[in-house]
Amino acid sequence: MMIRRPRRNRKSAVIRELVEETTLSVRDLIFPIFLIEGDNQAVAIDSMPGMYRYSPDRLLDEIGACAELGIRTFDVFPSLPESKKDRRATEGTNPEGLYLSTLRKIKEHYPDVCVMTDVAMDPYSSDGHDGLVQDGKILNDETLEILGNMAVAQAEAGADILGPSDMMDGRVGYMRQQLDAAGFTDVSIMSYTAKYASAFYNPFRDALDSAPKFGDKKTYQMNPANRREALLEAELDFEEGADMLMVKPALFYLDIIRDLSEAFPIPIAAYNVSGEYAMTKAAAAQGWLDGERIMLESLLSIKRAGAKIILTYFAKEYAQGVKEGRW
Ligand SMILES: NCc1[nH]cc(CCC(=O)O)c1CC(=O)O
Ligand SMILES: [Mg+2]
Repeated sequence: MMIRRPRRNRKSAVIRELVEETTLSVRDLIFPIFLIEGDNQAVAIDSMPGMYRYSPDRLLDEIGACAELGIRTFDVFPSLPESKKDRRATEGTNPEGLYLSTLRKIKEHYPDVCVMTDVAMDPYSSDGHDGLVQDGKILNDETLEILGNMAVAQAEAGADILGPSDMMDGRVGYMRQQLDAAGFTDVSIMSYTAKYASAFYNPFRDALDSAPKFGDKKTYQMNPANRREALLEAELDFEEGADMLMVKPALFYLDIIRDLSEAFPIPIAAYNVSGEYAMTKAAAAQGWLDGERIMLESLLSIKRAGAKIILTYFAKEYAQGVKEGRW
């Protein structure tokens, strides 16, 4: 005789939902969104079906539409023409430039929207790297100063959460110190703590035209082979004052998400990156996979692994389905 029959807890939809261990909510999601210069522009990103680069006016419309669906946090990434790029990423601190002026507009139009920013040199760097390049090398400590200035400029423009995505050593502590000295003790840092040198970022680099002009990012982003090293990165970011720790990419790094969520008492975020989105959309377009079900299973799995927050290009599609009562 069988005493334990796990199937009893699966016998109806009501019971299945009653015993469900993980639930996903629109509140958990951050929507990454791409910005370009111009007026009335929404330029499709070929490798990310359904995603666009918006001019400032259209970006505001899009944020408004997403906010109606309950999305409350947006991570804004700028795409700049080559003519605005230089070695030192000067445009990153230009208060009248595309990025900072648009951040101010977002906060003006939607004071309740939570704005996350990207702190890294690559969108503004003529070398396409996240750090300052000299003789083919990425300089760490010289980059910190640039990132610190960028962080303060973004805080001045109204950013709520700063997302250093560069993987330089010591940048969380450096930024925290610069922010506090400038009076921005309230501005949060979500650190890209364990950011791997992944092949899954290519569609994003297409979207921003930000691929490195030489070499790769392996001297600063982590080796996908390493798990314990993520704990070291997390310990440093925690000690340096990060408010939230991020793992990136998400789906192939669920073990890392789990490790960090067990070891650190601050919220863990995961970035469900462009390639993960592209892969799902491509298979769905072929009719090989059910794209919606893959989306739901992916997001749920990331949460089950221990992420409280998910940055995902699926945010709007997911929120739309919730609104329509489809899931
Ligand atoms: N600072 C660069 C940055 N910030 C976010 C992403 C990738 C996001 C995605 O693929 O969705 C990247 C790409 C990179 O490191 O080259
Ligand atoms: Mg680090």
